[in-house]
Amino acid sequence: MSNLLEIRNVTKVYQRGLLSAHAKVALKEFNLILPENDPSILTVAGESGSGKTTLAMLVLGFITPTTGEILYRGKNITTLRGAERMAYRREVQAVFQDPFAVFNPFYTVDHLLTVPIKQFKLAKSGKDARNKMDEALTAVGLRPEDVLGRFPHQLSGGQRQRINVARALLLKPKLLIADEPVSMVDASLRANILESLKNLHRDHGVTIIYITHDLTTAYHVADTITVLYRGDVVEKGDVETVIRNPQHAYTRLLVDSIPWPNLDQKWGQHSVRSKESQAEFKANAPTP
Ligand SMILES: Nc1ncnc2c1ncn2[C@@H]1O[C@H](COP(=O)(O)OP(=O)(O)OP(=O)(O)O)[C@@H](O)[C@H]1O
Repeated sequence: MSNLLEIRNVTKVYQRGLLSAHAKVALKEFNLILPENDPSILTVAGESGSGKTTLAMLVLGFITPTTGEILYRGKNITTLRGAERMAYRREVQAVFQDPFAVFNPFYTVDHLLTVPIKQFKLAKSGKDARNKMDEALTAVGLRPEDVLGRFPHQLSGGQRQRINVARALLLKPKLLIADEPVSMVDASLRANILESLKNLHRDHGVTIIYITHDLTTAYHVADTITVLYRGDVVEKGDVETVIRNPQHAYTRLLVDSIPWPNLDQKWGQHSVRSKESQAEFKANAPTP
């Protein structure tokens, strides 16, 4: 059986202006295999500018690789046509950082959910469409009667983001790209949204690429992790192993920013360790 997603040696260079001196290499020779028969949650972590969103845009087909190729179920995504392209567009969904961005302020939640149902002909009747909306909203912990009929500004940030997850779920995706889905949501609601992503994976077999700069959430959500630094993969592996025993100085720096509760640690010890990691990282960091 072919893999769900295979990224082969993908490099993305953004050209700024006509001169090659202004080229920006956002992602370098990136490789990834996500098998179809073993859905997992992969975290792609890194600081701002490390190439995370570039990776998301490439997988979604919004931009094309400068070199290398991306295969979805064995086929290069740039060559997909007709029914195959439609299936890819339905099966690969995304949830982005800003829960407001995908909402048109003049339309109710019903509209946001009805559009994909119509576009991909997901329901046989109006009643079937309503049942599917109810099912998707309930799956992300929302009560349909609380949110249907409402306008975006009448919902909390957490509700809006869960509606985005419900919208993705409606389409029964095989792959979900979640790009910083909780960074603009109140801390109190983060766990809730991350839980709905985990449920999507567990109950519906959805493979998730979870993009974040925050290793705390990565630790709670993911099975495996890939750490990006200025477009390069500096470390990857099982999330528990990488976070408990980071090998690369940059990963150690990210891990040190996780607020671990440690009852044996005296006040101030953590910051000393952090400073050591920063010094070690700066000494070894490649020049930009
Ligand atoms: N359209 C573009 N044109 C030119 N350069 C770009 C473009 N998009 C991104 N870049 C550059 O490519 C690099 C990687 O950007 P990218 O958005 O992928 O990083 P990121 O890790 O997602 O950052 P953030 O967490 O801030 O969103 C950055 O240096 C960025 O400035």
